[in-house]
Amino acid sequence: MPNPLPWTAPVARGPVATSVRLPGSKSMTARALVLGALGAGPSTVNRPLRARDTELMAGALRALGVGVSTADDERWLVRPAPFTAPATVDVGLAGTIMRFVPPVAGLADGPVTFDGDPHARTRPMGPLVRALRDLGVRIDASAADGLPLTVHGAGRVGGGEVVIDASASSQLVSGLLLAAARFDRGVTVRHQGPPVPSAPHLRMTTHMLRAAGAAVDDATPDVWTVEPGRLSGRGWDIEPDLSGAAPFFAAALVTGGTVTLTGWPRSSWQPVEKLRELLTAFGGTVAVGADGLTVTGTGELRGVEADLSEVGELTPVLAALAALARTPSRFWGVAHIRAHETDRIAALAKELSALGAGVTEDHDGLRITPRPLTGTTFATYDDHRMAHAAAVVGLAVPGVELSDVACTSKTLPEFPALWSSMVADGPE
Ligand SMILES: O=C(O)C1=C[C@@H](OP(=O)(O)O)[C@@H](O)[C@H](O)C1
Ligand SMILES: C=C(OP(=O)(O)O)C(=O)O
Repeated sequence: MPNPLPWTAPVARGPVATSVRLPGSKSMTARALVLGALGAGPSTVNRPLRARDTELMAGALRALGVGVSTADDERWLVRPAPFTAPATVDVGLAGTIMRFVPPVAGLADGPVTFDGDPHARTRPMGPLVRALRDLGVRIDASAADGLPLTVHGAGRVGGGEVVIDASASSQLVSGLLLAAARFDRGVTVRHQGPPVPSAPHLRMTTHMLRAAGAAVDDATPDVWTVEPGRLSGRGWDIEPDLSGAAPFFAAALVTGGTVTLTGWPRSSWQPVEKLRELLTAFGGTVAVGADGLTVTGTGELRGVEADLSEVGELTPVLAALAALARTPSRFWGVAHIRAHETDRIAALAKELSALGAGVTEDHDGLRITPRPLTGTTFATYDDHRMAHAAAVVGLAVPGVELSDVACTSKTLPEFPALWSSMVADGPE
């Protein structure tokens, strides 16, 4: 974990007006690395995200014997090789590593041990561990079936049909699907339980599997089949990270400015329509043009009522906007974000209340009533998106002191520098 770095959020002196070039999507980079490792030939990952989560993912695959070269910022290379063990994998605090790599480790030729940051040990793993056991993988785990755990790879995984409750995280399903083309019988995953969150991330998984040559059937709700088969090596063009862009877009809304995310593709595997819907509801304008994805604000924010189950990871930034709006907001459908980097519902309720906002915590969301805010310490709980939320509030409220901004290195190490230069570039 990076050493904590306290940071005072800069106040905007007027409307921000900036073009920002952000690194690639965390979720796409993680999938491209895993699919590259499982492929029949070499792959390239173009414009990847270089951040703690993706460097640890590269390290995890290297530990399993895969050749991963990350020397070139613009182009990482993945050279598949037989998965070797014994190995030790540090997952950090990355859900993508703890859910995507154990199924791959089942294909290794011996024990692979997984552990991570202290909070990683509390994140839900049980449904994945039990599903992998049902598919023929031997796993030693703690009583709660969480980290630390050891996957005893046997060089092959039988696969077949499995039932899972994936209401705690879509990544539990994505992890099984990503590796399944290499299982003897592939996999059919049936979800049973409360709804699976983050549907766009599941679609990203099936899109990328198909792009790698897998036969995938996701026509029946809550059932996914991946046929056994060969995955091809290929070049992956990674889109700019939309969730990482969210705080910058929020800055346009808060200050009545304009932020353009450059390099935005014509068609995307990230939930841009959902983000457009939400930012528009807050009072912003979202346009895709030749120069990128542009968000413009008026400086006046309306409260929003929304089901955020598809985009739970955006909740912290949207809650920050809600605290600065003219009218109350309500968000629901995100019980699962209590098991993200921290309990985000409890953390947002506590920190926004400390600034003066009226916040009611529901089991699956938040109700936020705007009130005059006063700057004070804002704890970030090792959570990059809590830091983003604090920075957004700090644009309008002097004296918001983040307990730590170094946690943003999980997905965007450049965050403090990019944020400060966006604010400094504003009017004198
Ligand atoms: O598959 C992925 O890349 C992700 C899926 C989502 O997880 P949950 O379904 O656990 O929210 C998302 O929040 C996370 O940041 C990334
Ligand atoms: C939930 C998140 O991350 P993870 O991939 O660790 O689950 C996130 O980035 O908001």
